[in-house]
Amino acid sequence: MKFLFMKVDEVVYLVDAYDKERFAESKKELDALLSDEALANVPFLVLGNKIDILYAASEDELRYHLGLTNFITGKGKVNLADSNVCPLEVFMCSIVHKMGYGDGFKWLSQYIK
Ligand SMILES: Nc1nc2c(ncn2[C@@H]2O[C@H](COP(=O)(O)OP(=O)(O)OP(=O)(O)O)[C@@H](O)[C@H]2O)c(=O)[nH]1
Repeated sequence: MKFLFMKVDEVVYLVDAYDKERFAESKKELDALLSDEALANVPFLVLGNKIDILYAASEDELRYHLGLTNFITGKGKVNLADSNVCPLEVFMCSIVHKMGYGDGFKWLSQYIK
């Protein structure tokens, strides 16, 4: 898939944490975005959705399957202003239960200029 960007301030990448069979496909799409020059230094919020379902992946599992274990930059307030590291974090959520994503967006907001 090829996207056309004008200017992007942040990326929110929503993954179905219950659909484990499609993690490889999700990783491929995410890797393509992470390596896109137009998105260099843009903060990435990865949301693992559907954690209300018993067999949904845990945050650790999702991080591992998306290959993000060594790329997350830390939750809470992390000052990356003087680095050229791309802020990236994984937050788990349930959209239908309206939970989890608030913390993710709060994290993301610190990187929006
Ligand atoms: N249990 C649960 N179901 C959810 C949640 N968020 C969305 N859904 C349900 O998931 C269904 C939509 O499926 P999605 O996974 O969003 O499907 P999609 O992204 O449109 O399509 P795919 O590309 O095939 O995954 C709807 O029935 C939603 O109600 C959630 O947090 N928990």
